[in-house]
Amino acid sequence: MHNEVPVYLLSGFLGSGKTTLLQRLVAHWQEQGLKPGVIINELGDVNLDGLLVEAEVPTAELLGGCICCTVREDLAGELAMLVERDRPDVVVIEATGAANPIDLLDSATETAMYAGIDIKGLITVADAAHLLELHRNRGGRTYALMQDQIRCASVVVLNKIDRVSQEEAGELERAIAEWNAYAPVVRTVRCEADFGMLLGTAFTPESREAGTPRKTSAGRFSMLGGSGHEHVTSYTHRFARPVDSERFEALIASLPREIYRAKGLLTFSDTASRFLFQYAFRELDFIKVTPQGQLDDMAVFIGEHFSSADLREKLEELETVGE
Ligand SMILES: Nc1nc2c(ncn2[C@@H]2O[C@H](COP(=O)(O)OP(=O)(O)OP(=O)(O)O)[C@@H](O)[C@H]2O)c(=O)[nH]1
Repeated sequence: MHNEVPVYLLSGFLGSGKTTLLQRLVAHWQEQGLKPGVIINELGDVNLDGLLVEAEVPTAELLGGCICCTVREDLAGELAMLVERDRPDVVVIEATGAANPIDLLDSATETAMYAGIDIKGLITVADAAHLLELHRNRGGRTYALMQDQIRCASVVVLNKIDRVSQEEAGELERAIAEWNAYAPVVRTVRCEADFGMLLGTAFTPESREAGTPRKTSAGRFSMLGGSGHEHVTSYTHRFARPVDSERFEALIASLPREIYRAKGLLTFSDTASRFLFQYAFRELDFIKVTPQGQLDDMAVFIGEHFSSADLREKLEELETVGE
């Protein structure tokens, strides 16, 4: 008998911890002897998150656009193909952080009609520190998008709890309960959680209902139905030569607030290995990587209305130092 393949959707704002969770989920299923399949959607045209998933895990990539608009049909096709070709026991789809979860759910549900899959849940990851700052300032489209992502969730992972106090975490949980009364909230550091519980929170009619627009306590209507991320822009830079690591760190530290997410693959002139760098809400991380195949040094910067010309100039300056 051909059973339906369970599918989990991962949403959450840029840099909240989706890839971190995806890696943990893959490891969890592998420990149980299951074969997971992965679909990764990135705004840029290089799949950096894919570098963090083991080579033997069947992976499909949707690059250069966001699931909820430009690559919507591709998602249905990729998902159907992954299920048919690799016969995974379970699939997880990581959306870009700018995705509108309603559209994501829509297109996955469409696929479910013909591809033998069963949408089990939508897990939304939230960066506690970032959400707290936006919640206290009560405004902005990023805040509205985060609220939408939480409203649609069947479970909310309140991640980076190490960056807020107990009281602040409580304040966030109360806000989340107002936006979505049905989804359990799981506090995590680096998305470490009881995955039995997390994955057990399948959709119920109530939790789907919670995804429909309703008035928020702030008296505003959410922007569900719109393409929620028109304001998000990105700039991709390809490096012509290795750059100095300290100067690169200094450049990242001086980024304007409008740039809230950056990641890339770099060779430094003063170190031996190549690095994947991650910058999310003012924190910078480096991970040593050995990419398979030919991948050039590049960095993608994501934010709202920032000047890519200024940024390009600064990055090019880095490349000329020492010439
Ligand atoms: N301090 C702290 N950092 C974390 C935690 N979880 C993840 N990070 C870091 O946050 C950064 C972003 O994590 P990712 O898992 O790549 O986030 P993402 O949501 O996949 O990002 P996008 O692909 O841009 O949407 C990385 O540098 C992580 O190491 C946490 O609990 N605490």
